[in-house]
Amino acid sequence: MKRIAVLTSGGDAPGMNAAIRAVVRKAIYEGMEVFGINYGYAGMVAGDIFPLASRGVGGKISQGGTFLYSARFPEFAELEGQLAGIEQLKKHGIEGVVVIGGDGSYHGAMRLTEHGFPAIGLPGTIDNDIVGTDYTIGFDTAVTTALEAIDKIRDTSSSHKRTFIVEVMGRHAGDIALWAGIGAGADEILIPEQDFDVNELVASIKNGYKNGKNHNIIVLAEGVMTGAELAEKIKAAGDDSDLRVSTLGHIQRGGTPTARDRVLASWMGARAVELLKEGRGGLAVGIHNEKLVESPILGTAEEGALFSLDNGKIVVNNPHKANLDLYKLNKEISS
Ligand SMILES: Nc1ncnc2c1ncn2[C@@H]1O[C@H](COP(=O)(O)OP(=O)(O)O)[C@@H](O)[C@H]1O
Ligand SMILES: O=P(O)(O)OC[C@H]1O[C@](O)(COP(=O)(O)O)[C@@H](O)[C@@H]1O
Ligand SMILES: [Mg+2]
Repeated sequence: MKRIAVLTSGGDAPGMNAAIRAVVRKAIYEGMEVFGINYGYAGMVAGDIFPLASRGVGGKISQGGTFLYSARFPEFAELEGQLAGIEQLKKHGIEGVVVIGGDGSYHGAMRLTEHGFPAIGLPGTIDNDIVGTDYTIGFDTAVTTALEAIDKIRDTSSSHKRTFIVEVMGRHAGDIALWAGIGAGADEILIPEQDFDVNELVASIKNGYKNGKNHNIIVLAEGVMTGAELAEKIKAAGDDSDLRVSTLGHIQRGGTPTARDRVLASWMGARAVELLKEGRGGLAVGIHNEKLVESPILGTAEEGALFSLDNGKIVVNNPHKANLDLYKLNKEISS
């Protein structure tokens, strides 16, 4: 391929800029032309497409967010939107596209693949909820941000002998809660992948204080329920501690990416270009056991493909699972 494009889509994630930079620089290094697409699939359909040069990505590696902007654009789930996007790409002479985004964006990349347009998916989301990779770009930074916030909450929590519910992001996945919770020494971690009993939770809070704890930090993944809902349930189940709720929210999405996210993004960005240069599309790049891997975006589970189609409906072959060993670990070391 001689001319490729890159876009970022869905929720932004720290490290997306590093990935774009790597795509641009590697493409130029390989003698290819590279175009940026603003606002994800929305910009693809609108033809918001422009050439990128090496100097255009200078200084971007350390910046959070995405300088190509992002968007949630439900119209791309419709055939009409997908075909309009492909038409724009072809109009600009683009032969392959790098899609940096989360699980939703991967659905879009799957549709491009289905229509025969070469796309490479790079996992860009703080949620770590993508199939085909152990870690996503942005996860490490979000975990670090959440962990630092919980450390601060612990200071004030201990001073007042309070119970805190700290609600973290992750949509339907508990990965941020697990990593930030264990890293910050949380007393309890609640994740959507694991049921919990509110009476046991209240008993454990009471036990903690009885055993000399001067705070109780419950890290709650947003996919379970909101912090306010959990607070109500805990109170109704007999908790009599001084309870506060803190929802960390979008601070988890911003900020300068960690070294890990920058390196992961750079490595994956360059690999995406190598694949397109070889004329290979329809693949998602991931990291598994510290090595880069590629999975077909569309195909059967046996082929290791991320998605298959059932009467035109997208089926996720092996949905992401949070690491439940970490859940067990926290139970063992938090009392
Ligand atoms: N089923 C789908 N088919 C095609 N495109 C989709 C589909 N689901 C999501 N997308 C596209 O991907 C974008 C980002 O998805 P979203 O779930 O919001 O974020 P993320 O990619 O970060 O998970 C959507 O706004 C839409 O443009
Ligand atoms: O920014 P919004 O649109 O309020 O969405 C919030 C959601 O986006 C996230 O921050 C990131 O999710 P995506 O990467 O799938 O977009 C989730 O953790 C959260 O549930
Ligand atoms: Mg998502």
